[in-house]
Amino acid sequence: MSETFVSFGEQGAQLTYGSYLRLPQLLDSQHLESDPPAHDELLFITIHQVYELWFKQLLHEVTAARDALLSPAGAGRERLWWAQHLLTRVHVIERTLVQQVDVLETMTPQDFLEFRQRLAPASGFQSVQFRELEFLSGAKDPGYLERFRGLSDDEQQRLRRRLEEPTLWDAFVAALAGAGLAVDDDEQVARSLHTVAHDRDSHAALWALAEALLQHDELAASWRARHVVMVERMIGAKSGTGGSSGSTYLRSRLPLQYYPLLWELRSQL
Ligand code: HEM
Ligand SMILES: N[C@@H](CC(=O)c1ccccc1NC=O)C(=O)O
Repeated sequence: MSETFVSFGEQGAQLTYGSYLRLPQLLDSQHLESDPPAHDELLFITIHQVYELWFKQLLHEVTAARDALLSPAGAGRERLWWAQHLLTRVHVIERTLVQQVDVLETMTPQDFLEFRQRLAPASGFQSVQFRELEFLSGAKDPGYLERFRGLSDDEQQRLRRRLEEPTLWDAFVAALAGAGLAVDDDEQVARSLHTVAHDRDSHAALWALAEALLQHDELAASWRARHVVMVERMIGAKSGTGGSSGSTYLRSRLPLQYYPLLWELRSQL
């Protein structure tokens, strides 16, 4: 072994790769419901766990982007730049989430049916982090709080807090106001967006942020579209394990827009 190799990381507490990353817990967290074990259920669990880890990371980044936009001008870091930087990372993760559907689609519907009935009434519908992301991004819908069954107190509280706190959109509007633009109602915000779009030299950072928000919205829509096509490939028109109509429900969510004013702006340019 070379000298540099042995001397590095040998001091202090014996941190190892496995202990740092909590691999014993992580790798002992895949428990199949099927018995005898269905071959593809491990893939199904792994994919969902990877999604939830990325959702956690997205919540971390979007929260920080929002907070940067809400912090007072001149408070340390360049706020608009930092928010934009984090949103660029958010986009890359979101593209990964869309592409990852390909891995699950290597499962055939017959192989999914080997363990599907064991999953009810669980469903992706109950993903708290997914809903937190929607709320935090700007699409608050308190109706989901009632439609959720079996949430723990902690999960309920997390969702409630997301409904109360400012969204990424609120923070963007605050940044418009910070630049002296009028934001008293949607009409004024729309006019201010028009001003930004037509004077990109004066409002470069705000325009870049507006585009970053739109990109985030578009990528969320891509995920919903990709998910529903996969669902139709797997279960056709069957109803969902979560109790919804299945693909009919999922298709009804496709038109969701986080930032309708940014989309409407396109018609006014
Ligand atoms: C075989 C693969 C999958 C099938 C057949 C499937 C099916 C469905 C169905 C039918 C619903 C509607 C709710 C219900 O169950 O009644 C749903 C919702 C949902 N699924 Fe999946 N899903 C699959 C994979 C995934 C994966 C990998 C994720 C990643 C986390 C995911 C996340 C979600 C989310 C977040 C919702 C709620 C969507 C909303 O309310 O807009 N699903 N899924
Ligand atoms: N809702 C799916 C089952 C499913 O995909 C699922 C089940 C439990 C936990 C997460 C899931 N993923 C997305 O809905 C179905 O109806 O087949």
